[in-house]
Amino acid sequence: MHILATEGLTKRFPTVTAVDALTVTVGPGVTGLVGANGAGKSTLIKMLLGLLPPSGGAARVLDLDVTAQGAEIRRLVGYMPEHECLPPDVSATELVVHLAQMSGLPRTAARERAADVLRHVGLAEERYRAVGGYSTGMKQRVKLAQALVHDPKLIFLDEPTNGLDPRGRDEMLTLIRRIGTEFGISVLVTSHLLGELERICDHVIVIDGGRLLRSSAIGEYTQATQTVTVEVDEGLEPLADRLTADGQTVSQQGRMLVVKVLGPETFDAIRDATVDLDLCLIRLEQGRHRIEDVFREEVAGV
Ligand SMILES: Nc1ncnc2c1ncn2[C@@H]1O[C@H](COP(=O)(O)OP(=O)(O)OP(=O)(O)O)[C@@H](O)[C@H]1O
Repeated sequence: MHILATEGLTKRFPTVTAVDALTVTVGPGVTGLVGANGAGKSTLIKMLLGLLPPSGGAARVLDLDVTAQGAEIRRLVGYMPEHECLPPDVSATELVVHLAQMSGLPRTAARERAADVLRHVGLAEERYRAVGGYSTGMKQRVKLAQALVHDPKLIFLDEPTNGLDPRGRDEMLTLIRRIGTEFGISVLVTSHLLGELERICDHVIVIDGGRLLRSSAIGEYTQATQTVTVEVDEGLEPLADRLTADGQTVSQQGRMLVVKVLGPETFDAIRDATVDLDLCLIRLEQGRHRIEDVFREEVAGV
């Protein structure tokens, strides 16, 4: 089942093609949309919400057409915009209640629902204070709360960790993962910080210059490139030679060997080689390539 699907989706501005013939599908769960600044992430989201008309191609969100059924899509989808857009002189409670009512909830239900979502995003007593005095982290939480208040089936989060310190970023990422798992709401989250998405996404789409570079389950980014780092007190070169002769893929990094994991036999080969060569094993550590590495390889055309 697809949550959304695009087919040759294109957005041309006078001087730049922001989204360029993008064909991609997104399933349920937490999906990351990764790309450098200017890659076309925000433009794509605005088209998916029916806020910006495509120059070409087509897209469906929750099986609704973005060109003809934008209002219906926005009823079912929550949106956390990238830029600061909160009125400074109202409280988080007033704002979120107001937006809940705009989404069609009666006043009492809107108040209850707003209190629930503000609690879920971690805003306690401060929710009665004016938003203008909030920290960036608190503002991001208000933006997230308003995206959730009308009980959407899917939310688009545009750079939700922007401007947050490491702790704030960590908390926001944990919250997003919870929304995807405990609340069962599908999430499309954008970031230019690739490492962040590794932690919370089931699937990652990478775009560059408006074009699709890659769309894969998170496991496919990492499992295919698993490595193991081996450190011995001495005898690194004989060990490398022996492992290479055994058919392993080995590279030397400083005082360590990085061996590509081909399967369980790689670990057997390392064990047998260290025993046979009478080496003292100091470290054997399984490592994964991070999404960053894969992205770099894709961009470099490797
Ligand atoms: N309304 C617009 N008019 C003209 N050009 C635009 C407009 N909106 C976006 N662009 C251009 O389209 C390209 C993609 O912008 P977009 O905001 O979608 O990228 P992004 O991946 O979201 O990056 P960022 O994280 O910096 O917002 C950029 O070159 C941008 O300057």
